[in-house]
Amino acid sequence: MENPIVKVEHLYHRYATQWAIEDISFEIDHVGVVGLLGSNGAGKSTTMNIICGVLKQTSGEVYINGVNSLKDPIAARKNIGFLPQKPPLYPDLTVDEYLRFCAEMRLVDPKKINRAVEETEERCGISHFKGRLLRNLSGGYQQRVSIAQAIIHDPKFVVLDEPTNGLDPNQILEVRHLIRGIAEERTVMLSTHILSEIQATCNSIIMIEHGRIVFSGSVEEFDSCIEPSSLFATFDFPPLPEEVTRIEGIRNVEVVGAHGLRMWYNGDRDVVKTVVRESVAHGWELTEIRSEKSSMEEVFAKLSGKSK
Ligand SMILES: Nc1ncnc2c1ncn2[C@@H]1O[C@H](COP(=O)(O)OP(=O)(O)OP(=O)(O)O)[C@@H](O)[C@H]1O
Repeated sequence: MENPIVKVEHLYHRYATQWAIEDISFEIDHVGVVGLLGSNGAGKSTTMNIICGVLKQTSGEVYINGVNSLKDPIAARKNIGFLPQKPPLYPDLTVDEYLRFCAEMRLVDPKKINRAVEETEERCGISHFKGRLLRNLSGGYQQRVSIAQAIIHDPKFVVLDEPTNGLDPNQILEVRHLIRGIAEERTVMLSTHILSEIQATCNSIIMIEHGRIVFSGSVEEFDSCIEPSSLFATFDFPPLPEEVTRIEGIRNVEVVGAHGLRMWYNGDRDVVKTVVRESVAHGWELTEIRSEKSSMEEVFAKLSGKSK
């Protein structure tokens, strides 16, 4: 059987006095974008820094394409590209000089460096700026160069720590497009605390809170991982809110417009049937009824333990 692209086993890390991550384990064996989601201080950067070999874990193992990153760091790093939270750019180098330097650092075969630089510039849409000093590029183009350095050695696994941080809305769209392109043939893990970023870019999510994994699955599973607890219904002759709260299981009601009611219920899946029955019995003339899915924000709040 083929090795997973990345396998993390029981990872723990302790800074001076405090555990930053505890018992993080996951495995990724497919191409596409995996979002590492979590509030500020949840442990995302710590996890990424360890995976990429720039921070040594207190305990636990990381395997990149089957290679243990502590036992054989050079072989493991051949398959990792990393964009840390603060991109490692040298403002006095041109794009070409910088990428050539990165290719050398990444041990790209000297005979293949020209080609690697050219192809990466093409991939990241920066060929027309190859002779320009990094200091003279806009934030969006600097970020493209930062992503270019992460893929110059054609790694299987690319880790991007908050890649759209500090960019304007147009630059964000361009960088997301670039990331999706890169992830067509490799696995990209990006960290963010921005939910729209996850929806726009990712295929799956690993969510960390207080240093522990609280969710791992597809974006669709994340969306529906909390049971709906409200119903929305419209009636030709809507009942008064107090008539609805008398229905067993309904704990709260909100009037929406002239004909709509939103009803919160207590975990009773049969509540829809009960509302339909009551409507028929009282002549409210029900015209629509549906359970409401929790929004991504609600799921995030719930999983990060901030839900009331
Ligand atoms: N060098 C350090 N020394 C001590 N504590 C640290 C250090 N770096 C991070 N921490 C703490 O470890 C915890 C996890 O931090 P980390 O930077 O991994 O979180 P994060 O999810 O990446 O947050 P953010 O989104 O704000 O970057 C936080 O409580 C943070 O304050």
